[in-house]
Amino acid sequence: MLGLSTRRVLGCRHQFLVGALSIPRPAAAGLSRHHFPLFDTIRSRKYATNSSEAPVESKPRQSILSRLSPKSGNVSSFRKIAALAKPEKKPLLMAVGLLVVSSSVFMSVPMTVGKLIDFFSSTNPQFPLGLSIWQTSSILLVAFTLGAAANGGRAWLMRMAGQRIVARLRERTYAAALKQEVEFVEKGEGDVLSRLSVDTSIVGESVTQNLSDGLRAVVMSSVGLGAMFYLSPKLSTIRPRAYLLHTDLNLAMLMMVVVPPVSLGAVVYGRYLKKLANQTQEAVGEMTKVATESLSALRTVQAYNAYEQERLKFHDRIEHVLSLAKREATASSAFFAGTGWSGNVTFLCLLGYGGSLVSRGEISVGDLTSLLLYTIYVGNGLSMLSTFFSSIMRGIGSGQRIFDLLDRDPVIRSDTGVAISPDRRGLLKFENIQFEYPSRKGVEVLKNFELEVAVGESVAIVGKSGGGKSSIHSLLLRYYDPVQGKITFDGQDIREFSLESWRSVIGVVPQDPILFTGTIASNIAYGNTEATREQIEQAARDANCEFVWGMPQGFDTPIGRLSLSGGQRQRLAIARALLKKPALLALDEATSSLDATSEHRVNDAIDKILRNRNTTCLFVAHRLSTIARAERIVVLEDGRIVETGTYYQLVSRADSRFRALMAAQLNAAAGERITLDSVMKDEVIEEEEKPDPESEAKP
Ligand SMILES: Nc1ncnc2c1ncn2[C@@H]1O[C@H](COP(=O)(O)OP(=O)(O)OP(=O)(O)O)[C@@H](O)[C@H]1O
Repeated sequence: MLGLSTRRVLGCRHQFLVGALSIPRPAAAGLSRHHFPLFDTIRSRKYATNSSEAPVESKPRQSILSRLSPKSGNVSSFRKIAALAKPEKKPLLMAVGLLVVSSSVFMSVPMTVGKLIDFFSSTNPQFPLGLSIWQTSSILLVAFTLGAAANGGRAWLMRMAGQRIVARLRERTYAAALKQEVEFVEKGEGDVLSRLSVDTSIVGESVTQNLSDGLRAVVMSSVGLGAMFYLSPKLSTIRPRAYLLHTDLNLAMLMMVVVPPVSLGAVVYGRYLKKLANQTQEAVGEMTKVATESLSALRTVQAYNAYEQERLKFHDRIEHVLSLAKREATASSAFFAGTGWSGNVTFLCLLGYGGSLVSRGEISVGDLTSLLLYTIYVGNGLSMLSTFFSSIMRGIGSGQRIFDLLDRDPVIRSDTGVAISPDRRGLLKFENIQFEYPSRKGVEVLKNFELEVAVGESVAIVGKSGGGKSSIHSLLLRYYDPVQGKITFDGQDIREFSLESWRSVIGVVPQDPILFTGTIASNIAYGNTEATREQIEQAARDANCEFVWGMPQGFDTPIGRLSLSGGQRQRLAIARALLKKPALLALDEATSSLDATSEHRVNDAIDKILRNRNTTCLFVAHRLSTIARAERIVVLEDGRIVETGTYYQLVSRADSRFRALMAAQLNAAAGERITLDSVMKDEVIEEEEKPDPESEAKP
């Protein structure tokens, strides 16, 4: 086993070589890094300094002991990362086997070069075993070909194993993100995205590429050092043993000068790099969030000519990422310049000393060449090990971020509770609900909210904007749970039902329905993959989606997120909800005004639902024409129900809050004082008498 300090010292020698020779990157020369192990260090070092692709989470500084403790995050994260490689055991073991083959060939190169130099410089050249030059060349050629093939195989196996790990990790991370409560993901969307894309790649690289490089570094260092020791005794045949000791002592002394600062530097640098990489990853997450937000709202950005504003916002985040990259670049250049310099000096001393031995005829040129080449190899290997250390630290940082998400229990759990039968019907009851948003603690949105909705009943919730109407739907769908009180369905607390089965009995029509890239049919059948075309068409018919039949490709028409009108989107959303044959329908009426035709078609669709006595309907309504259709209206004010009754009961009371609310809305919309009675009468009558403009297209 090699002494750690010895390895580190030799590692510095290699640093110098790389710095001194200014070797170009293999990729730039169109060559694979696997053909040129010396280049590996350069590349991995560059990779290690590429902060823009690094991980998150600033953890408080830990002592080395605590870092090694089994309880520490690093160790457990490392174990989890290693566990990821388990399914890839077979290819990874094969890769290790190939690594042994390629390294054996590769490590024989210095010895061969030395022998060849001695052979060509001798007066009576003799190949071992009496082989001819052609036979020797053929053997070498076969060996190099085998080595190259093994190296290629190793690289392929490692890369593919890494990619499979990344793919699995991404799937698991994505699934974990989808199961979190909406607030967690909505607040940190960019962060989830960067965990999905960048962190998973870094972890994948850590368990495969970095591990492969690390193994290779161990082989290079240990075999190289072994070869150096093998070559050293030969020197004693030229000089007495005391001289050999003297040689070794000088070598050891040289090492001792360089080892302590370099070792310390490697540890400090590795830890600093991990901390910086974590910060960088957080900054990249912020940057992604800004970009995602503005790109998904491109229409608004363009409508308000806010390119500059958005560009500047993004610029600020980029600057932050850049400043972290600068700190990382400074640290890595200082570290590698320092180790490179000390390595160069050490190597030059060795060369000078060995050269003087050659000039005195005490060792052969071939042996010195082999010795120096092995020194380079060992240095290269040790340098790779220090890069491996910092890369692993980065992998651990990224792993922590991913495992934080994978291990996170959503506040609202999806794996508990009993399944509710889709045919179950019963009273829906909100009992003394108290609610505030977790992100806005202390601001009560609902206070002592009490409401009962009978089976098949339709209730419209009305109230001022921001009064908490949509929050009632959020609680019903269990995006959030109340702070106090409970919602029961058929006498059972809805928290006792499994989340998935509970949501499957609710049809939702949000204010601004979201369509997904796909066809009209796939959008109606969203979340309901088993629906037949007949069922989809029936749901579309019930939701007054006649426009679909008028489209050239009908239900197979491809649509994007916003490629339909507001009214069409709303009707498609109604069809989507109806397809579920829900026990409960939560409809949030669009606040944006639809044109008269669309409004009529939407209301007509809602009417059909309300007539269905099998579906309980709780809808948030704004327009009189919709509100009037409900069997009961509840008026919400300051998070409480202040009034309840049928439409006619409420409008017939001169001092009703409902009348005041509607009058205020109408006056605000019309910009003048008008009488509520006339408008309400007109609106409802108008609705009932309005001809059906799309009925001709109706199938
Ligand atoms: N995710 C959220 N986090 C924090 N506060 C929120 C969140 N969503 C809504 N709120 C706040 O809760 C209150 C009630 O909002 P809610 O959307 O339920 O009102 P609303 O009556 O449906 O309004 P509108 O009629 O305008 O749609 C508002 O003050 C709103 O700012």
